[in-house]
Parts: sequence; C-alpha cells; structure tokens
Amino acid sequence: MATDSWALAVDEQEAAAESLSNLHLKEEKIKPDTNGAVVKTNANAEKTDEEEKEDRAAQSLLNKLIRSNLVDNTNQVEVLQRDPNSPLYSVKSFEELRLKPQLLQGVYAMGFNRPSKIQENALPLMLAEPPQNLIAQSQSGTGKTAAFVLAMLSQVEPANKYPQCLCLSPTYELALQTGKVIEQMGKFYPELKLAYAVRGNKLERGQKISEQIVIGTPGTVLDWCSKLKFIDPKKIKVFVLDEADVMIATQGHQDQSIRIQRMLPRNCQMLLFSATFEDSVWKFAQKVVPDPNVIKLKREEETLDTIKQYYVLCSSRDEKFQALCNLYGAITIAQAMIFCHTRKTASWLAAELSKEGHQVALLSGEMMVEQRAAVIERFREGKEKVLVTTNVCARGIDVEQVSVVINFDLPVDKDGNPDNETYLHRIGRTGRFGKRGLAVNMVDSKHSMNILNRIQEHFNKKIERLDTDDLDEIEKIAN
Ligand SMILES: Nc1ncnc2c1ncn2[C@@H]1O[C@H](COP(=O)(O)OP(=O)(O)OP(=O)(O)O)[C@@H](O)[C@H]1O
Repeated sequence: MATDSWALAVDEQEAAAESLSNLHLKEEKIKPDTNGAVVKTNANAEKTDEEEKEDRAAQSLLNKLIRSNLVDNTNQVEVLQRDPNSPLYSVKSFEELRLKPQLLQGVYAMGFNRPSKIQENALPLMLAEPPQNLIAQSQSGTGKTAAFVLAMLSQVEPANKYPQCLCLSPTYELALQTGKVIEQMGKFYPELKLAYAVRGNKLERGQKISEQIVIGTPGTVLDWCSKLKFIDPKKIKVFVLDEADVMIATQGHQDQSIRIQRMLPRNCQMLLFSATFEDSVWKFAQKVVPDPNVIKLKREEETLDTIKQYYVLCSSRDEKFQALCNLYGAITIAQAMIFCHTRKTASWLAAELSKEGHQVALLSGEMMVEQRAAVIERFREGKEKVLVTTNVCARGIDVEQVSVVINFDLPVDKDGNPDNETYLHRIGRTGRFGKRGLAVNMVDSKHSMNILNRIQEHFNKKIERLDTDDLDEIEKIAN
C-alpha cells in the first residue's frame, strides 16, 4: 500500500511536469499558441484546462507523426443526411469526384488509390453543389485530414489573391501537420499559397493576406479576422474546424471558434472533424455547423479474447525485475512493451534491462513529442526489442505488432482505482488483427492484488497466476 500511494504521488507530479514539458514543445521561430495561460509551476497542482488540452494535443500530434497509413476499420459508416430524401452518394474511386486534374494528380502522387471508408461518404457530400455542411467523427488515421484538405483545395480559386479557406487547429504543431498535407496534395497547384495564423507570426498592421488558404489557432485567427483585419471573413468559402475534441478541452478555444464562425457568410461551407464524439463535442459541433450532415465511423472494438493474461506475485521492485528476467530467460520474446507507473521506475528499469544486455528504448515524459515519435519509430522498425514507458507517454500508441505486454505496474487512475480502459488499450487487440498475445501483470502488494481482482471482474476474464521461478511453467505459456 505504501509503495503504491508513493507511486501515485510521484506519478501525479510527473504527469503535471510532463504537461509542462509539452508546453515547451517548440521554442523555435514560432511559439505554440498557449493562449496566454499561466503555467503552474507547482507540480502537485491540479492540471489546468490548458495542460489537459496540451496532453490531448500532444497525443494527437504523436499519432500523426508515427502514422504513415490508413487505419483499418471494419465498422459500417453511419450517415445522417440533412435532407433524408436526397439520394445518398458514395464513391469508390477518386475519378468519380470529377476533381480538377491537378488535384487528382496530387492525390495519386500521395499514393492514394481509392477513397478511405470515411472519404467514400464525406467527399461527395463536401464536393456537392451547393456544398454541404458536415460534422464527421472517426478515429485518428481514417483519412479525415486528407478529406477536408481535398474539399478546401477543390473550392479555392487560385486567381483570387485573398483567403478563401480557413482551417482552425488546436495548436501550432497540429496546424503545421495539416499544412504539410495541403502542400503535398496541392503540389501540382503552384499558384496556391498557404498562410499560418499562429501566435508569433507577426504581420505589418494594415497588411492584407494574399494566400488563399489560412490555417491557424483560434486566438490568432480571431485577431486576424477582427482586430487586425488581415483576413476578410466575409470572403471565406470553406471553414474547417479540425480536432474539435482537442479544441474544446480549452474553454477559450471554444468561444473563439464560435466567434470566428459568426463572422463568416451564411453560405460558407462549415466542416467539423473530431476523433471522438462525447456529448460536449456534439453540442459544440452543433453550434459551429448549422444544418449539418453527420458521418460517424465507430472505433474498432478492442478485445481481450485473443490474449493470454497472467499475473506474477512479487514482494518488491527487485523481485518484479527478477521475474521479468526469468521470463526473458525462458521464452523468446520478439518485442515487448513494458509499462511503469512512474518515470523514475521506467528509467531505473530501462537501465537494469540494458545492463542485462537488452536493447531498450525508453519513452520518457521529458522528451518532446518529436523525440517520442522517433523512439516509437525505431521500436517499430525493430531497432530496439523492448520499449519501457509510462502511461502518459504511451497513451494512444498502436501496439499491434507487439506480442508481449508487461504491466510492471498495473494501470490506476488518479484516485488509485483500476483504469480498465487503459488496461484494455495496453493489451487489447482488435478482432480483425486477432494476433494472439501475452500479457503479464506484476503484482507486489495487497493493494495491487485488489486492483487486479477488480480488473478481472470488470472484464469477466480470469487472469491466471504464473510462477516465474518455474521455467517449465513459463515455457508452457509461450505455446
Ligand atoms: N484514401 C487514402 N488512401 C491511402 N492512404 C490515405 C488515404 N487517405 C489518407 N491516407 C493516409 O492515411 C493516413 C491517415 O490519414 P489522415 O491523416 O487523413 O487521417 P485522420 O483521420 O485525419 O487522422 P489524424 O487525425 O490522426 O490526422 C495518412 O498517412 C494519409 O496520408
């Protein structure tokens, strides 16, 4: 019990510190739009909205940096049309969309052969005449960004040298990622220009922007549209609000986005995208997008059915480490991910494993998002065989190819209760990929045994005990 409450306290401090380190993502030319929030220096303090948003924004950025392909999803797309009597169009090829030739060339140059599931329905709606408003929700990696970029590029008149498309992103880094997609897809459209409305990007007073697409964070975009008048909002034809769920994590951003939306002409096409769809996102979406069509694609469910789960009883951190060594000694582990509760334990464990001769990657809270992405990429390429991480860092990482997951510490929420969602996400597999996996939980106190029992109850799945001193027994679990 004592160890766990100590760990909790440390973890809280680390989580807070980690959020702070996220705030210092990029200190180079342009600083991220932190909305002027006061950064708390007291590591024990409750997270501010701003820090919470930075967590989500960092997670979203990490996902974008490490993803190079579409995420597979076997669920049906749900489409709710504004006018239920109009025919429902879906396309199976990009040709059917009658895109401008330069755009089709851009799409193919990106290696896209056919529209993704969400694009099949979203693109015909967005490119219809007159263009339709849309609220779309689907998990990260399903092709939302590519879809709205295509919609923006289709509507733009390159000969008109003023902003016609406006896209809001929660942070500078996320805006930059979307900007890259615009540049790639618009590669054969050299006259098309892009401006970033982010804090730190200073323009002369009285200046007007000639770029046709503006992408930025809500605070700066609002200033550019109203106070500074760099943009004439009345000339905007397409308004995109990306990452709505990350956006609304900050009250300020929500209000700013709504104020921007109110300045746009009535016939401006409004598009909103989100990876998740809790009530708060839906309420916000309805305020920003009048008369919407709605497209939803449910996340692929994760399951514990194809996972063999075990627990090992230990009495200390050293014993946990010994148990881990025994596992490694008895079975061949191609690649493993090991989750620790605190950064301190993670660094200690990574060092101990290295001493034993393992090639270890450590994901640590003080790393910048770009560095984390690089570590994950190396691990994916198999350059390291073990990835040691805390949960804050690894949230949202795809572990599909990893067959062994070790919970060196069980996942608990900030109140010390079992964090079932995280447990499932760490070790669960989607039915589709269905690869069998092995999960080993280290239990070192009555308290953690209690957590384990509650996890078993929650999932109604038995977690078997494993004696790691018995090599025969370990060998059996590998078969
Ligand atoms: N039709 C397509 N065919 C092949 N690849 C695609 C297609 N559409 C998008 N992709 C690629 O799939 C990946 C995910 O797409 P995209 O970034 O648009 O998804 P997203 O839903 O916006 O996810 P995120 O919010 O994480 O950016 C990207 O690498 C993108 O280049």
